[in-house]
Amino acid sequence: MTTTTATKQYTLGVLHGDGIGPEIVPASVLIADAAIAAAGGSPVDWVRLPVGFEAIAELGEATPTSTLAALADTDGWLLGPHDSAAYPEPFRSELNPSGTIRKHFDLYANIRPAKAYEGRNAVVPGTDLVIMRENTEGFYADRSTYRGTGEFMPTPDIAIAMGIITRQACERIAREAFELAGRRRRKVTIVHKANVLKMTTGLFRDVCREVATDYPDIQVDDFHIDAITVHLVRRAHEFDVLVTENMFGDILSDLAGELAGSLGLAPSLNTSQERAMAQAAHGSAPDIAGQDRANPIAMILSTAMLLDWLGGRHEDPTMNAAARLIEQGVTATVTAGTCTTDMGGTVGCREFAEAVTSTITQR
Ligand SMILES: NC(=O)C1=CN([C@@H]2O[C@H](COP(=O)(O)OP(=O)(O)OC[C@H]3O[C@@H](n4cnc5c(N)ncnc54)[C@H](O)[C@@H]3O)[C@@H](O)[C@H]2O)C=CC1
Ligand SMILES: CC(C)CC(=O)C(=O)O
Repeated sequence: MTTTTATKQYTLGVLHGDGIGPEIVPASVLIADAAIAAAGGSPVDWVRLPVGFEAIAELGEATPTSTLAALADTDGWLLGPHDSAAYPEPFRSELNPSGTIRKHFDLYANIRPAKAYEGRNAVVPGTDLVIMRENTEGFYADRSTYRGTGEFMPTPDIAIAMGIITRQACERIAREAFELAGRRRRKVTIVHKANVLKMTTGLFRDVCREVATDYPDIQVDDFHIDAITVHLVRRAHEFDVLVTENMFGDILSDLAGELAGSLGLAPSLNTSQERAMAQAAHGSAPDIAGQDRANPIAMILSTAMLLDWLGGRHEDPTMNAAARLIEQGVTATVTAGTCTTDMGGTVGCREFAEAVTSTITQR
């Protein structure tokens, strides 16, 4: 008698975004389909939802209320980058799609790995680290739960930005960092600027240090944000997990991606305990949009992070296996010498994605 085990049927949102988004997001969906099939999972029910320029044209909102409502009914989603700096007013002055979605779903942890591929363009070969970025407050206070305390101009000649750091937000991001380090090389580096921003980033450092006492087997150190840039450029390969507030994490993760070989290979996952959103760490790259020159690795690996997260949340090893297949497919493709021009290769986005897909399907 043949028995078949039904695997969970997932519904995942697909938001292309702007610029290179419509190139890298569909490529990631195709690769995810191939990997899930190869791992024996049920086909995903993908739900296309508008955001960015597309949504402004169709619905008059950069992040439509209908998109937010539909996302709430999914198991997770892929968000492409948005070119919000180029939106017409009033959309440019509003909170951008990433900020709106992160805030709406309280996606407080932005997990941003940077991993170099052997022999491929890395500024610091051997880099294999993760920036754990607090995603809801700090100096991007427009996203915090404390509404109306972001930036403001009391007169046309004075602009003021407020930073907010709360014990609760520091504690939950610190725990994410220490838990992750426990599954990696057991080292956490706290990044702050407590010599100048004494109360805000001082609180961040101190709460992370307090949380560290619950993880005695994990090595901890801390650096000022300016100093850590120097250490990363010289010796990124020595770091494991770096935990920091929102804006420092945003900046440091671009640096770390480029040190690993290219900003185009830097993935990220935005999570809470209940939800997860795959999103490349980079922006919409308007300078190369529509030219088939984008490196899709960041979006592909972000998608793998989402599948891995789903596997953990639903105790579904097929999704973890699919995530591993995607990672292996990307590594095999890159180490075989196939990569986009930002990594010193010659292929376009489409050809790279096809190469990864055939590596997965032909194994
Ligand atoms: N999460 C998001 O959606 C983000 C959106 N943005 C938005 O993106 C737009 C452009 O911002 P920029 O400051 O120029 O940053 P960017 O990250 O879009 O581009 C910086 C540089 O990296 C290159 N690059 C980025 N991703 C690449 C990829 N996958 N493959 C190859 N090269 C890649 C670009 O060509 C450019 O030279 C702005 O409207 C900005 O607000 C910026 C950062 C994050
Ligand atoms: C969404 C961007 C405009 C800002 C950014 O880089 C980010 O918050 O990830």
